[in-house]
Amino acid sequence: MPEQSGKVQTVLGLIEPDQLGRTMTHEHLTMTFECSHVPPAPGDEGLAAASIAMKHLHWLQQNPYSHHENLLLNQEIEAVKEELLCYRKAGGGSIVENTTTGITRNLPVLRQLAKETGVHIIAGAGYYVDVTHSDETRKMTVEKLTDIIVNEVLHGADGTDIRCGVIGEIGTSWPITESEKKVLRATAHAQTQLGCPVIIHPGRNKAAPGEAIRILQEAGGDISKTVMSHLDRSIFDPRELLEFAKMGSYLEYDLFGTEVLNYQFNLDVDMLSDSQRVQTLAFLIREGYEDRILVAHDIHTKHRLTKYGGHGFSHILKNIVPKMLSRGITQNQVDKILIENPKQWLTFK
Ligand SMILES: CC(=O)NCCS(=O)(=O)O
Repeated sequence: MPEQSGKVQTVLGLIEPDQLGRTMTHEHLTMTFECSHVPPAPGDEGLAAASIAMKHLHWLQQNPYSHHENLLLNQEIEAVKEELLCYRKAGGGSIVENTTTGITRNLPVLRQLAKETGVHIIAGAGYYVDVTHSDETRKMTVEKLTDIIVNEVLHGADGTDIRCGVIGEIGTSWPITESEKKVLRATAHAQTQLGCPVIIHPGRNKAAPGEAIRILQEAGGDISKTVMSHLDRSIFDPRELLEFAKMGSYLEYDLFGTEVLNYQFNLDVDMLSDSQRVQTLAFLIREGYEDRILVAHDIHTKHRLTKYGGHGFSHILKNIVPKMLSRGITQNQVDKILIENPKQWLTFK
């Protein structure tokens, strides 16, 4: 039985699950997102090239992926540190940092931030979406990928002794590519060996979450210990959502704070607003899924930091929790979503 059994693994070492406190299960503290750059609309080239400024803020909020500098969250370590101190003051305890290979994971920075702020940080093992896979990664067998992921959890990643406490976010596109399928199978095999938590980034299609779970399941993964991210831009029809929920993964609404007219990555999608996210949580609770819900902001660009007029890492604690309570979600249910469910997920078997 690995030493992690019954514990949570942070970048500073193992902790007791009760030490976690309120936990955002899907954030990024340092990463790059150039792989997802969207060319600006004709006529917007000037805005896309300008420095970030108040007078451009609305444009940036609506077109975050068309501004190159905005995609470099790794340049904001000091601002992120300030945000984490505010998060602690607002009652936050822990953050799962989902940056995996392909989007510039930086484990020494995560360790430094954990030391300087007192926030428990849990790092992610594995690989992001296919466009970020190296030729070397693409050629690897499932066995080799499994060994690498297991090593990142048991011994440390990226040449450091800093150990990851979850596998993911494991990136998938739509349709899921062959290289991504291998990584999903390796994830399931590593999870079987380690009894660890897993988190998946689905492709941008309503069929994507179900397909990723099926691949994991067929490879022996433990779906009850797996989180499906980004449901707030993936499945909108209530019946389809309940069909997906029956598959047994955690259901994560992790784009709180994102309010956009057009979802740049898929113009067919009408992204949920925060009010609609809260309504969806209330619906899932009524349907009996309160033990399966997780929430976060998935901050992955500069403009969502308070330094740039964004909502920051404390938005859920400061604004969404009161809204949840005002819409009939009980304090006990809020505590389940913020404390108990993350604890169950993050504790190694
Ligand atoms: C970093 C990351 O993968 N964020 C998700 C953005 S998306 O719009 O939900 O795909």
